[in-house]
Amino acid sequence: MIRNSIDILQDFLINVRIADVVDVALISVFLYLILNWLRQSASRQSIIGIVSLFALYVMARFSEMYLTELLIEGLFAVILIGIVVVFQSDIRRLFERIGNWSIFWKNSHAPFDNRTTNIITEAVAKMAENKTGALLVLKGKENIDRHIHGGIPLEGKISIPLLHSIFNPKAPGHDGAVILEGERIIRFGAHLPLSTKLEKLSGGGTRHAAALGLAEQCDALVVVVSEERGSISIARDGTLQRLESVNQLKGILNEFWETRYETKESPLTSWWQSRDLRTAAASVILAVIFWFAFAYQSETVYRTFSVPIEYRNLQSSNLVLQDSIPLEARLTLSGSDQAFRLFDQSQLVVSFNLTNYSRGEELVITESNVNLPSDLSLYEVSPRSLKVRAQRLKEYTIPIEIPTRGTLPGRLSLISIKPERDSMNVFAVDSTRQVPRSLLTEPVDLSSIEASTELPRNLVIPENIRLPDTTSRQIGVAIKVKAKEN
Ligand SMILES: Nc1ncnc2c1ncn2[C@@H]1O[C@H](COP(=O)(O)OP(=O)(O)OP(=O)(O)O)[C@@H](O)[C@H]1O
Repeated sequence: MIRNSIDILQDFLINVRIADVVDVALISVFLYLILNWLRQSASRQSIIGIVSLFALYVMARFSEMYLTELLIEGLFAVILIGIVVVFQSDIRRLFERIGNWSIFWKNSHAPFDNRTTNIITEAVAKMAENKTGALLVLKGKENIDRHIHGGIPLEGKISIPLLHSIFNPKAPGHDGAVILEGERIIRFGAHLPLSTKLEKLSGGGTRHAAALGLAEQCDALVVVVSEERGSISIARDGTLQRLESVNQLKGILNEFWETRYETKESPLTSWWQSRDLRTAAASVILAVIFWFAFAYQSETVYRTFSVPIEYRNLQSSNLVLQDSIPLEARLTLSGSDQAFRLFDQSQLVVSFNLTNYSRGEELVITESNVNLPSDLSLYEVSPRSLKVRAQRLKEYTIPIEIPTRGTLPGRLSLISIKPERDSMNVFAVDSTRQVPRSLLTEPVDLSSIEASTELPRNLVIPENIRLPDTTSRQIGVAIKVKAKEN
């Protein structure tokens, strides 16, 4: 039993590559982001739905419930579009957070101290007592500009009289929300997005809907004082909570500052102590499970493919292949199932460079002739060696001839038709029977000639002839005529 486990462990260590470790690390980071986001996301119900669907898929895959697996795979595109539509704003938020790295780092630009908490709690307590409606937004790590409209910008240090004067019902700016960044009031009279989840408002009206609406879309903390009831509520992470006492508000504010802003501890220590560590551990464990479930494959799998054979550099080596050369070989490859899954068979090709080919030489298919990915190897080939009948071409110089068609108009007589050069060097198989005596151009139509002229004409190249790469297939033809004397 112990021996068996040691064997399995050994097998595992041999099979694991550095790329696999990086694979697991990347997936862990990805899962960490997703889990962190899920924890704060407003759409938990739908998330539970998706996770259940995924769990069902994994279960179906491992218990070989083909129909269920097929159905979920078939609906994958539809599910994906559904997810994007349902979580549009959440996904945008996630990418924004990744973009400004706010998932990992706390906000260091907005200092705070207990004074800020005391000012807020004292001012809020007073306003609750006097039944003065108020809406205070405490910015988190995320940018909230996109969600906030209107209002009046302000650069003021928070104070109790300032808050009271803003929310004074007789003051013109009391409608709307005050936006706080650390200890600074940066805007007042601001308009927040309204929540549509009326069931979460527990009797509150638009002020409470505005608080919840913002908390659904970002990580800000919103404090609401009800004008009607004199109650204090807070909205955060997509929930609205009515508070029992001002002391409770103090605790929540302190916790909010600690999680959102930098404290004296190093970020690593506070991250280590926060519940993010649990999320990180869960991400790594999940990534390892996924890796074992989907990627790890210790068994070797063999697959056979028909692969095209390509003969390169025939031109530069002046070779022609003769009929019945092999154009396809059957290759049996070995590797893990995972490697085959990521492998694009249509790219596979056996390729021979014939630059230094000598006549009669056998071409042997080895791994060096096949563009195999590094995680697959060549196990068997059929045929292993290829007999190619090729002939080297020889250079000949042959004259150029210009055929004509029709006759010149009656008033003209022909003096000469001359190509710009008399002959051309061509390549042909070394056999006099195959080399034409002259190289023809397209015919010149004499009936369309009005005067002496020069026309470009294409050469007509027979199949068994090859022009050197640098030679143009077009040449100029000079036609000289003169008017007939009456
Ligand atoms: N979108 C919004 N953004 C910011 N403030 C808003 C928004 N909508 C309404 N308010 C504020 O809420 C006030 C109206 O509150 P309303 O009585 O309708 O809601 P409520 O939740 O019942 O509040 P209260 O308990 O204080 O009466 C407005 O005068 C305005 O100050």
